[in-house]
Amino acid sequence: MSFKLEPSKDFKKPPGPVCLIIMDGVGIGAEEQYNAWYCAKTPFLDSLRNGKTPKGNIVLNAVVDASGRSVGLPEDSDMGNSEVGHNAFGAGRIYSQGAKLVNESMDSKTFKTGETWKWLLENCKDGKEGTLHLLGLWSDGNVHSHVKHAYALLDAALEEGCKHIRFHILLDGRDVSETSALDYVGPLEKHLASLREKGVDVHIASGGGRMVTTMDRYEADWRIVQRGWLSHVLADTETIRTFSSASEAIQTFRKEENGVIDQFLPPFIIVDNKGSPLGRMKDGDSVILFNFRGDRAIEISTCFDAPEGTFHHFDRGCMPKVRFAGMMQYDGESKIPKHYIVSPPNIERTLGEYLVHNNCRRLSISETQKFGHVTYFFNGNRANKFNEELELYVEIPSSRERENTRPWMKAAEITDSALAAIDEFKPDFVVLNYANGDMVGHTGVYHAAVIAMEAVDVSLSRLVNGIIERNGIAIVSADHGNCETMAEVDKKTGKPVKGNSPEGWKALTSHTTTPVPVMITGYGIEKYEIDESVTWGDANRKKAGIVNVTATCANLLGFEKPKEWLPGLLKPKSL
Ligand SMILES: O=C(O)[C@H](O)COP(=O)(O)O
Ligand SMILES: [Mn+2]
Ligand SMILES: [Mn+2]
Repeated sequence: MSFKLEPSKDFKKPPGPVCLIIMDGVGIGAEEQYNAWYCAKTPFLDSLRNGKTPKGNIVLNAVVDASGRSVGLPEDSDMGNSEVGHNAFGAGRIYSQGAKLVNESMDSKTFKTGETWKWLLENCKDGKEGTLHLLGLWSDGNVHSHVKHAYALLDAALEEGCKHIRFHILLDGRDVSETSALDYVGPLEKHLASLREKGVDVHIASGGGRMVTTMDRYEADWRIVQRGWLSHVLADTETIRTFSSASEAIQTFRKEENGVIDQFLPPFIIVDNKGSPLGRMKDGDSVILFNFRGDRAIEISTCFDAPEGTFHHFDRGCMPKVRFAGMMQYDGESKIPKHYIVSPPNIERTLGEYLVHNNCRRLSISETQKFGHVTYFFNGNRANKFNEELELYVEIPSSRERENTRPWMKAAEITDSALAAIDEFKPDFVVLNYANGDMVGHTGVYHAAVIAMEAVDVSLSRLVNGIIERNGIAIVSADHGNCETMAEVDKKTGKPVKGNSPEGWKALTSHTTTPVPVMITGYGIEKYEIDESVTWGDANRKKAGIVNVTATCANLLGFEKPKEWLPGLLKPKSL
């Protein structure tokens, strides 16, 4: 199938670039005190929403879905996330995502017939001495993982006669309620105790809060992964604190650091009554990383897979010879990891790939925390460029400090570099991500989230005005909701649930199912209007989705959309 795009009959390419600006984690929520966008002073965004920039340029507005089935998740109650959101923006059509594919494989047990499962169990099944280690994010957030998948793997291992099993659990509080770790750990401890009574040697062996243990992304801070390695693999009790159970670790840390939330709980190792670790990995063991999402799984997978002499991020110490597999292959192009249990969605024919085949230049730019979102996720989970000459990928290093202490993050620097790169590199298309709404939203700190939105507003006004001055078009949107809902909300009353935040509510650190804006302004926009008949494919909801933005970008670049994509949001203005 050719990648040549037909010239559009209805749309004309502007002289300047077409820029997709993604405000990460900014939905259109209720007009309530817990909505950081609503309560922030954002005059520029307000003007966009009201249909005219402060300089009088027309803005076309739509509100679109960014969660549930509209982005390939199993249920409409599933909140959106960056992976599925940026996949949708990049691919122009809906793929069954990791969460759904793994559900299907676990429910039907088809994974048990695969080569990887057999290979992993060779040393562990039928009462053999090898231990099976299950490592991953211990919650039902369904963004990176789901506990039900780990339970399915446990059941399957028991059916095969595995006698030695260890859990290495990363505590969440970011995709689920901020202090809910015990809600997930308690039932696991109980279940494992009942299995031990039946003679299975099964324990939780290590763990830690996900933002300080194991789940780094885009090489923002390898020390996070090293802490995980010391806890789960080497069980280094000289550097990592020991406890007799995971719930004891969680309770102790909470007592010691008043107000600590789960994602930041320090790493821990579980030891027996003689102080010996229960789950140090050894030669002949097998390890499954049961997270299905790639960004925060790639580094730890590399630690297991990289041959000696090729790994330089930290000293892996006396590394045991284990068999390692991921729940999925997280990067199909670089083959990370080598072994995996469920095949990932094969996302192809993305906007990025079409652009290079049609001789369009592209700039992708963000700060470290979201850099892979506008490259790896946007390209359908492949990190490398399609074409060295036609693509420029710019990463502004993120601070390693917690985002609530610097809610402006790198928005200003991203804006400076984007405008400079537009002038120098002369891209036809730009995809840019402002991380603030999402990363600060995840901290649960409301007043910082308000400032985050104000920082985005200041940068947006500079960037969008800069794009208009350069005769380009700006499409301002978001990948999912987050900071518009900073409190847990009582579904019946619509009011915040009371809690310990300074505002008196229970902070919400996770994403939401809230719809997101699409605001389009710039060169020649007055010739177009929103096509209200466009949907992402669900006849009942009759709503468009972020997945319809891809064809919108292609149209504005002067192309007909490729057949396999869903339609764009715009049509020529009727006279
Ligand atoms: O990984 C994270 O930080 C959260 O689980 C999800 O956030 P993101 O989907 O916006 O990256
Ligand atoms: Mn996001
Ligand atoms: Mn997020």
